[in-house]
Amino acid sequence: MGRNNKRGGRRGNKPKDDVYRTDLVEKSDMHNERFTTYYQTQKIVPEDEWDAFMESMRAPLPTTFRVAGSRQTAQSLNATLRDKHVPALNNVVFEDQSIPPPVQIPWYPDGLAWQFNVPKKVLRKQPEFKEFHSFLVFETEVGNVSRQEAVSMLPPLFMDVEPHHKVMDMCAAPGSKTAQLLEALHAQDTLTSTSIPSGVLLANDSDHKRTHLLIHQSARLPSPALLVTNLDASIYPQLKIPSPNNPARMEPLFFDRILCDVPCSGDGTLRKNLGIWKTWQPMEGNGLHGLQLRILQRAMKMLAPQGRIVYSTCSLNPVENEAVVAGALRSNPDFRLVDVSAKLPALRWRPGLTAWRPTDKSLCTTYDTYETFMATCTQGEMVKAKMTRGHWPPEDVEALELPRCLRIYPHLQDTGGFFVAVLERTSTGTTEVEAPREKKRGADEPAEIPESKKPRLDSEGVVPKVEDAAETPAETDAVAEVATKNPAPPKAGKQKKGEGGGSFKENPYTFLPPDDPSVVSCVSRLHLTPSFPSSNVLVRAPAPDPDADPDASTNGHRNLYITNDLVKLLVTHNDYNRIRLTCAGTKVFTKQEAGRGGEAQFRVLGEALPLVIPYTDPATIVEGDMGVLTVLVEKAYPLISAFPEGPFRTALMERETGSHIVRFPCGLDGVLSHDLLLPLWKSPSSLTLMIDKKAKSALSMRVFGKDITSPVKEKPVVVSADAVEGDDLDAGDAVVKADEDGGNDAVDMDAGEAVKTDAVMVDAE
Ligand SMILES: C[S@@+](CC[C@H](N)C(=O)[O-])C[C@H]1O[C@@H](n2cnc3c(N)ncnc32)[C@H](O)[C@@H]1O
Repeated sequence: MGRNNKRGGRRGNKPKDDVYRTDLVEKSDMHNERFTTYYQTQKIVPEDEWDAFMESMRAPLPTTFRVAGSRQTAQSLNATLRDKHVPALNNVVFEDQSIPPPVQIPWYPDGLAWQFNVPKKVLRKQPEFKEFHSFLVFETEVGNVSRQEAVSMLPPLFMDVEPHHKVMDMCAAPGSKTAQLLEALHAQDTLTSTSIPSGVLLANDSDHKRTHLLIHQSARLPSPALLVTNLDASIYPQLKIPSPNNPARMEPLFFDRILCDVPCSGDGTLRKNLGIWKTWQPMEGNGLHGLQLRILQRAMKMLAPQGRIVYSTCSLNPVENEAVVAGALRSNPDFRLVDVSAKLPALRWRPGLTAWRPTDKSLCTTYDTYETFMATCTQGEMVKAKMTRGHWPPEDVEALELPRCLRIYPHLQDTGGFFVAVLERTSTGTTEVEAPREKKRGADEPAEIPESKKPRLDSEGVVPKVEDAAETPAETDAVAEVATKNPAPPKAGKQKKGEGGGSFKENPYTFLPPDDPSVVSCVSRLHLTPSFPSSNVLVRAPAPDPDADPDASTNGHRNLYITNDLVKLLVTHNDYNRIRLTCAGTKVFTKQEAGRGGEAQFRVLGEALPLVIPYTDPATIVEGDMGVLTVLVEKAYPLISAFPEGPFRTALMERETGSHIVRFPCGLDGVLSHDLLLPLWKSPSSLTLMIDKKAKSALSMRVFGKDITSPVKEKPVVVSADAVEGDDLDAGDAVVKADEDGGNDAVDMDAGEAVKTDAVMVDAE
């Protein structure tokens, strides 16, 4: 993915669909003397490959996408793509030119990633490609397809995440890799055998606005195992959890897997960020080296024995890549680079460099050694160049096995440029490590080389001694204790700094007791089984303060969230005054106003259905057939009497009003490749399929081959229970407006608009 936009980012306001940017920048403008000189000096590719490398850098980047979601739903959508859409795109000719069909990215597991390189006008005008394009747009909107650069899909593949892992994504926004990691975490958990993984994914980013993008992205796979935080990763404090053997004792949490997809200069994205051609210069990489190293070193301190870190950038610059890895390895001798050459056999890459020559802005000289640089430059030049000894290859470079790093170049497999290094902790012991002290700057502010790491000059302009960042890791800085020794649940009332439960104007995270009336009501009305984790239900509201109001109760909450056990422990046993906690777990139930005179009741959010199904009494799930599905998809608020006579209609007539679930079995009419479960809302005389219009259309396209949903935007109205039977209403008697109780997550939607198709396609058990 791209760089930190705070540091230049993707320049300009690029139009959303700006894939074919050759329309915007002439090939003749795709030159930068500094780029050529610098990278030829570094010998990043053999001399005889240089022309091919540069030619590819100037060619348009193919569009790439990944079929997302749970394993079974992804496989089934991929089969539709492979067996229906792609064959229709073979032998297409447009304006006398043969247009190649999409092809599978050879190295992506199970053939779930695709690429195509087709001009926009073909997508707009050529009938078969037009249909394929609208299929992709539909499926992307509902979250089944994720448009993602091919190389950006790589780091999560090297993480080997399992459902019980504690995983951290240190620089996570906007979240395409977080989404991949979540999918891996939600692969069937063999330990718990439930829909809820026992591990955790802590996704962090220093940019608060971008964490909300991240929450929005990850809403495609709602997860009780997700935590999102907002802090400078280089000073991330050690989180704590109660010891499993002695819950009264706190112990540090170490992660099994950490992704450091760090902010970088981003010149590997030149094929799509054409502005970089004009502005590229090596200083950006020089300036980022320190922050990148501190983030990686912090990750090393938070990693469990035998754990794994993936360090990645979309930069080609060895100063941001091998130099960072070398510095980190030298400061942590119990780490080594992992040989991952056999992991993705079809991936083509070049080994990491063992020699490179940093340069300053003038580019007149690259410097062999740090000493030459110091001897050559004036004091001013030295300060501006932002270089430390750690920018150069260390003396023991050979011992570090840097060729185990992966360099991905555009001419190898028609991708962007990328760098990946996989590091493993070899030692068995860990010591608790305290977080470096926070610098006096906003967490959002891009970090500079800390004063202590900058060259210090004496009065004569000579550098007497320069601290080597690699030898003085940030972790040795003074301590800032973060986790609470005696954890207390978040308190009620307005949060003040120091009170626990979150400052930063985030609504607090308050876990409800299992006998809370809201939880009890959910369990009984939604027929949840005793195994439902009632003690992990939280609300985004202050806990009642019995001192202030002895009768206070938490009854009356509108939205209920659930977490898994580990997320609950992390939320309740750590202090979120320094770390901004922006999301914990996922919203599962929302209160739905009933029709006139009816009582408001909880319903399961459609996207949360896969989580709730394993805890739902199977006898309460109604079976449907193709006739039922047709009515539900075609009409917005069909009367119950509009359904074909049969078991479904009889069952629904007998049911109480409120939330219900319908199952369409795998194999139904030869159409469904796995069970389809959908949320329903029953009003006195009509039913509503609680999925949004786009998700409904995508479902319709898949099941019926066309969009049969009603084109009219129907407005929900309230009608009395004695509405005339036998007539369809223009707008039914469902009231589809859910209130919010202050949950401030970015993906809150009105009831009836919240279901993504991936969430409703539930794997058959
Ligand atoms: C390359 S992008 C990450 C892309 C992301 N992993 C993805 O796949 O969608 C780098 C991210 O680092 C964040 N960032 C910059 N400085 C940071 C820091 N000190 N700590 C944590 N995140 C930081 C930026 O806000 C940016 O979102």
